[in-house]
Amino acid sequence: MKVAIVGVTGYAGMVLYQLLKSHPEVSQINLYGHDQKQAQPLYEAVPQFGPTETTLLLPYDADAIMADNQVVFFATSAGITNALAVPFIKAHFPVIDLSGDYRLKDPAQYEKWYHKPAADPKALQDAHFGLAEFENAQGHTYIANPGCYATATLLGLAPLVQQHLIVKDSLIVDAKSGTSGAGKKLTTLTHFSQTNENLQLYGINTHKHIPEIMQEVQTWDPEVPALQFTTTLLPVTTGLMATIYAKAAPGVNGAAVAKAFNDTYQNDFFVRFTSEQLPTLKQVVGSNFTDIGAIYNPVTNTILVVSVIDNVIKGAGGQAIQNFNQMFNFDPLAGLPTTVALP
Ligand SMILES: NC(=O)C1=CN([C@@H]2O[C@H](COP(=O)(O)OP(=O)(O)OC[C@H]3O[C@@H](n4cnc5c(N)ncnc54)[C@H](OP(=O)(O)O)[C@@H]3O)[C@@H](O)[C@H]2O)C=CC1
Ligand SMILES: CC(=O)N[C@@H](CCC(=O)OP(=O)(O)O)C(=O)O
Repeated sequence: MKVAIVGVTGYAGMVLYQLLKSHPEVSQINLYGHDQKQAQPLYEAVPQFGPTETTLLLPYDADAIMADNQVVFFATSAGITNALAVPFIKAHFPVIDLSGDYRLKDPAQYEKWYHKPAADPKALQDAHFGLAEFENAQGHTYIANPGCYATATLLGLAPLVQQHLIVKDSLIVDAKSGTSGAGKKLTTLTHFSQTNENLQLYGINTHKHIPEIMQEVQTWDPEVPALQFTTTLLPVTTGLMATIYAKAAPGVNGAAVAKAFNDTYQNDFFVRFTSEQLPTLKQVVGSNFTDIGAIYNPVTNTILVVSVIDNVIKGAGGQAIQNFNQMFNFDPLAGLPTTVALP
């Protein structure tokens, strides 16, 4: 299968390209850049791929993408696909969009949280939210790949919310990400001197993943009213941890929590429940795994859940490939890394 990537020069796009190169069903990857007036050796644009990389970065051309490929992945910044994807939607051409432009069903919500014009309301309704362990992309042509914080948080929340184990207005999420989550663009927050040997909270009560998480949570339990969600920048490049706190519903104990996680994820290869052995970033970074630990504290009647992912793999390119595998009925593990970066 020939696949197209728009945005290979970005962090999510370059990782996605690297993963697709080893996908058994992918015969050719065509790369398109918006800054290119003529074909450019990929190595010049992304030196990490090395001087022997022969692939060319082609000028962006929607017609050429649809003529020469069977699916397109957009690994582009927020606010790009709300317009750029329109010809592909009109042509019902398969799209896997790693940005947030088509995740929120309500255009007013998108404009409130992203501060950008929303995509067409019908296109938003038709888009499939690709949380791979709970949704199936087969039969859909537009996949809105979830964000990294949303992925880690939703996988950590699902058993608790779906099985009504919590006090519904008690959710607190303290999520922390490495700087690669911000992409390659430099900001004062991600400047080395600011990030190194520091911890910085940002987006307090304004993070765009709040509506994304709530939208999916309320499909599981509409009575969950809100969640307190904070994000912190870690002085690491890659890795994301969502630490979740919730009051236990009456009669819930540690055994009930463990059973809920084991039952929920027993058939999901890429989600590993680690019980009371709380996971660390290094046991998932480099892989497509989500590791989740949970501990119930009877003294405070509080459930603690820790969910960790590689933000650019499971949080972006890896989950995009899970959706690709679902769309085309490929082996669910095809093209996905199962080994971590050592030491
Ligand atoms: N980083 C992460 O951990 C995660 C990122 N995402 C999402 O994935 C997307 C990419 O993120 P990330 O790789 O971190 O971001 P980067 O800023 O690193 O890369 C952005 C990419 O978009 C391209 N781009 C920018 N403007 C345009 C345009 N007008 N037309 C076409 N392409 C354009 C850039 O090209 P150029 O190099 O030419 O500027 C670059 O390839 C974002 O929507 C992000 O929110 C989702 C989950 C996790
Ligand atoms: C550290 C950092 O800046 N992280 C990014 C995560 C972006 C992401 O997950 O992508 P989407 O924009 O596609 O949701 C943030 O907090 O916005």
